[in-house]
Amino acid sequence: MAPRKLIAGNWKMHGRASSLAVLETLVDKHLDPACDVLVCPPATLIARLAGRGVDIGGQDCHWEELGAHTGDIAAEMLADAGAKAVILGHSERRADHGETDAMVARKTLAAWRAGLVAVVCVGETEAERDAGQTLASIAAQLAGSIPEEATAENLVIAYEPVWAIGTGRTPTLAQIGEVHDFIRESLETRFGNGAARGIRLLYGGSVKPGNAAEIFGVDNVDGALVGGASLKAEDFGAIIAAAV
Ligand SMILES: O=C(CO)COP(=O)(O)O
Repeated sequence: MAPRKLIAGNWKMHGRASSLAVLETLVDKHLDPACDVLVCPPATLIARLAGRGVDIGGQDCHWEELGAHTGDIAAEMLADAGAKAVILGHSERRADHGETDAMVARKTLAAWRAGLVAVVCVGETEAERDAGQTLASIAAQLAGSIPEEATAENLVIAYEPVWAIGTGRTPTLAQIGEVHDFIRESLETRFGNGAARGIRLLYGGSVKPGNAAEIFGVDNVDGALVGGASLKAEDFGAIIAAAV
């Protein structure tokens, strides 16, 4: 049986003024019992938005529980603020902050230590796709970023082609399917069928109300990680509706 769909919103560094209104509209009008929803605002908004009817997540954490790490935030701190999950290894973190697969693996262990679901992001660059290296790149990121203790409950994987993020460009449905099938097979080889079948595989990169339904129709796509379109309750709600 396919896992329950999960629609996750990554607000990135947005949402200061509008955050509460967007969340309230989302909760009042757009949730559906058939679909899990997660909203990941900037860390400063987690406490304000948690406990209002939809799960809240962070966008990054440090791997240590405490210490001399100026500007960082521990997984336990996200949990204290009310987070249930955390996005890790987003390509913007990998690019802006030099995060490596090994660092993402340590952060993933930290998330689990704090009782959070880890939403681990992988995805090829445009140069890798043009060079025919897409699956090799995904394989390396999966091997390096995901610790052995992964289960269907503690891990979600988001496939986000770097070149599709914020660009309005998306892979073909066949290309999405190829990568999602590959991720599922890799997980089955590594973790056995039981865990691997339950780990949700989200597609991310220019998901909009207009393309969500066809993307959700692809095998092994268990939902979406949505950037820009998650900032408007109506658009995010339309994507949720497309999933159910
Ligand atoms: O990076 C993303 C989600 O994490 C995708 O962003 P967009 O939906 O804005 O392309």
